[in-house]
Amino acid sequence: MKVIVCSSYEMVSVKAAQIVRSHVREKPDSVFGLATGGTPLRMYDLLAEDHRLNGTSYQKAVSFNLDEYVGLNRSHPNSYHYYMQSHFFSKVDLLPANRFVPDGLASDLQEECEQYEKQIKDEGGIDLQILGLGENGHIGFNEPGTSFKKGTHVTTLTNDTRKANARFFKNQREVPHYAITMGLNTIIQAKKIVLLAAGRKKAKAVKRMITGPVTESFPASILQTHSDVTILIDKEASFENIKEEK
Ligand SMILES: O=P(O)(O)OC[C@H]1O[C@](O)(CO)[C@@H](O)[C@@H]1O
Repeated sequence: MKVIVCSSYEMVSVKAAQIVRSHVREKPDSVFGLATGGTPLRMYDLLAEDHRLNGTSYQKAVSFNLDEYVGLNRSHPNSYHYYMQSHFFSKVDLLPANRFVPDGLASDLQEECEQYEKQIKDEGGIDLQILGLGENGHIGFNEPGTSFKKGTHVTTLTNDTRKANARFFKNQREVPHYAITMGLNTIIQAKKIVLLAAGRKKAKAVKRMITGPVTESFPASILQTHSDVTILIDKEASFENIKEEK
């Protein structure tokens, strides 16, 4: 694992955006795994700005989002379809046919999961996976206790996650109980992984992810088993043993 402690959330975002930008410039037909949540928001802003000012193109790229709530319409402001549309898809030239987000309203959710997994394989797998980190160690919506062997599946959100995400909804009751998520086995097959975490609330999870045992009770610990993972954190999310890098 390469751990980079940045001076601020802004620098975490700048570095993440640089990695995505270099990737698509070197390999225009890159397959990206994309994350939602509060943390990557500034990275998406910077990528949109880079597209506008420097013309970095995503026309040949493909993207797969990590997850989506079950039961939210894609025009619901808290759906991840809506998030991606607002923050990234509407601002760059990634073709609509090449943007994949799980359908949380599919009549057969099991089939939707199998299909999603197959589409990722058909595109040759994910080249660069962007991840956020839940305070309880989740990546995507893979909650503690999820088998490392799982592919895309329907998951039950824990109360901790529903509480953490309630800030985006009117209240916690409105946060869906279920979501579709790429599995840990889907994520770990990505060729390169970049995880972003910022803020003091994430420090414990960051420490456990990097130094704790590899265990299904802390999903992000699986990243220790991957050969090309970069962890981008700000000072607040870091802990004493990590030396600061420029
Ligand atoms: O960046 P945030 O908002 O702290 O979220 C962390 C993680 O939690 C989720 O929002 C799911 O709860 C993920 O999408 C994200 O990676």
